[in-house]
Amino acid sequence: AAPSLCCAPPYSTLKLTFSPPGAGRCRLSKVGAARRLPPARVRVAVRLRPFVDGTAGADDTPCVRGLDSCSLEIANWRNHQETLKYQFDAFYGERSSQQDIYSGSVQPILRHLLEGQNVSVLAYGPTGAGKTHTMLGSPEQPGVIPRALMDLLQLTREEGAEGRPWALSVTMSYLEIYQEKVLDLLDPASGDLVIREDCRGNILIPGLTQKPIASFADFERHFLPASGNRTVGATRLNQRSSRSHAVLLVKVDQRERLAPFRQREGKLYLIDLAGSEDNRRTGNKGLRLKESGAINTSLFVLGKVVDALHQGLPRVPYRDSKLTRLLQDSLGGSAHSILIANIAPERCFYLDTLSALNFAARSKEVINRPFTNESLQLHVLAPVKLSQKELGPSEAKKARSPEEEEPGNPESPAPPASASQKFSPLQKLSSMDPAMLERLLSLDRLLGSQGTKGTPLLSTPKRDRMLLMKTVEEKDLEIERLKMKQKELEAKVLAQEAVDSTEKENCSLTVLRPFARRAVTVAKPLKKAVVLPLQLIQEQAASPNPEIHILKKSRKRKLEHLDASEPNEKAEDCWELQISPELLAHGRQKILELLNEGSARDLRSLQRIGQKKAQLIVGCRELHGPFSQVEDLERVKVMSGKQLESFLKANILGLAAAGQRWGPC
Ligand SMILES: Nc1ncnc2c1ncn2[C@@H]1O[C@H](COP(=O)(O)OP(=O)(O)OP(=O)(O)O)[C@@H](O)[C@H]1O
Repeated sequence: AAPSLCCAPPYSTLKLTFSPPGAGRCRLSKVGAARRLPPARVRVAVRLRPFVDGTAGADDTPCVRGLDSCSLEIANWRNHQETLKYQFDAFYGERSSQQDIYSGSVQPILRHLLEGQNVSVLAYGPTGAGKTHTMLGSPEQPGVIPRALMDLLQLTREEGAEGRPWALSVTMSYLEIYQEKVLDLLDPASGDLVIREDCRGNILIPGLTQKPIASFADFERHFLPASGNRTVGATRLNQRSSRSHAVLLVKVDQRERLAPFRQREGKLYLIDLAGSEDNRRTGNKGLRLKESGAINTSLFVLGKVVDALHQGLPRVPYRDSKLTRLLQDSLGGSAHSILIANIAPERCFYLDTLSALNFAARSKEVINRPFTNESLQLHVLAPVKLSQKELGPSEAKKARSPEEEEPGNPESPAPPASASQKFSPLQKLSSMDPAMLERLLSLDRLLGSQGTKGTPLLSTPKRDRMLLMKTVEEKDLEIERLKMKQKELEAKVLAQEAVDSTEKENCSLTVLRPFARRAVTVAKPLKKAVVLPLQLIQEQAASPNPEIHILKKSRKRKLEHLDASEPNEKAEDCWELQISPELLAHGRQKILELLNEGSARDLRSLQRIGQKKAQLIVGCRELHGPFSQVEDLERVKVMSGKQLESFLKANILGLAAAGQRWGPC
């Protein structure tokens, strides 16, 4: 029989300090909207493990020493007369208990889950430093995972009780990242799973098993056997060393029982990272060495991600490893995160300890942007009654109004989407909202378990489905790429045609007219800054409106020989960029206004500004206050001087070309 995770008494005394029901609930937001909250720094706690059996030499003294509840010092290997001091959000010494860590650093942020926000707890540190002990613990000393689950389940029972405004349900998923493969620990037969990102930047793993849990006993029933599936092995430094990163994902779903029937989802990630390993000391060979390589590589990328966030670099290499892709939410993302850096006291761990402390110190500077993940139930917005025949008996039961649903029943599946989103077996899975896809897959599983035949596509074996999805995803990317290329080529051809015909016909407007007509139809719904096709710009240059002189035809002298005695000069017609100074100033002013007042979404309407740059700009603005001039973008390293130049060119041209819509300065 699987051992129990915890003994009951310590839990009965645990109590969370959640806000009263209803307090902190946010106002109604539009469907799928996410309410932004103030930035939250990643919190960092350091835990020093005691000497464990056999690790202490006779005269071994710890190489690290706690100074107070937040700081510690470690010997400086460069100068033995000195020590290096570090300050964190919390420091837990050798004598600290599991309860100290949990109540001091984890329990306080759990409350955000019921506000529809994400929470992440990560255990980091060298191999054998106590990460698994901190996260999982033992039946005598339960760690963060059992404590958090015990509290959370109790709280959701209370908050979701009959008569309360919200119905709550909790599900769990458990996975490991082993040698760059995402493996479902609740369904080990399913192969490597794909990590995806939805349109709101949420990280999802379609096909990952989700088990509803209503009690701690439910949790143990799924978690204990799944933990047995985790890859562990013996190394010289740890008899049961984790060979993978383990991620427990607990989702708290809330549905409002009365109108406007809002829904919220809070995700809790509890992550036990594999430890960095010095293979000279672990004595790893063969498979262990290969595992160690994968662990060290992903931790190296994790370090690069933290450095990029720390330095505010425009590119954060989340995609360079599965671990960082999954942690995108937790580091620099939308979660309230706490990193628990575990360190060991032995001198032989000195360099690992120093590197873990340096990593922890850099992580402290990472700013996350939590938001409330709230939406309206789709069938409430578009109440379309589907016939019994269309739905089938089990789905028809699920299509009842929210009041009719059994509250708090975790087995009760998600409501069906509106008729417009009804699933067709021919619909492309990749084009579907991943959250919806996830629901469909669980619905399919449910139908399967009831003996009902699912839709043909979803009934295919999971492995084939994942393969199919991968192929479809690749094809979609290819199509996107080709479409972009086609657009680029079309724009080039149009521009070239316009220039050619202009030269031929000496700028005759009769020739330009057909192009201009075409251009106007393309540029019809202009609201934002855009670069218009060249011919429209030329037409505007020829227009009598004095405000919009962008491209001007001039006779330019071109020196063919630099021989001063007999300069053979050749005059030729050239198009050159001439933006009136007022227009230039106006354009800059417009861009500056957008930089200072626009949301990340607004900023993305500017040329050369993608999602990451937009977020960076908003972040810089919040940190340093408003920009005084556009050039500040270079100063705060959002873009290089060269990038700034092309950014200005593209946007001022676009804004100028769309000038008629702004009206004169
Ligand atoms: N705070 C602590 N008090 C008592 N024992 C501890 C403590 N922390 C760790 N240990 C013990 O130290 C040993 C190694 O700990 P653990 O397996 O948690 O390390 P780890 O960091 O998860 O290692 P790996 O990365 O190799 O998996 C275990 O026997 C564990 O019980």
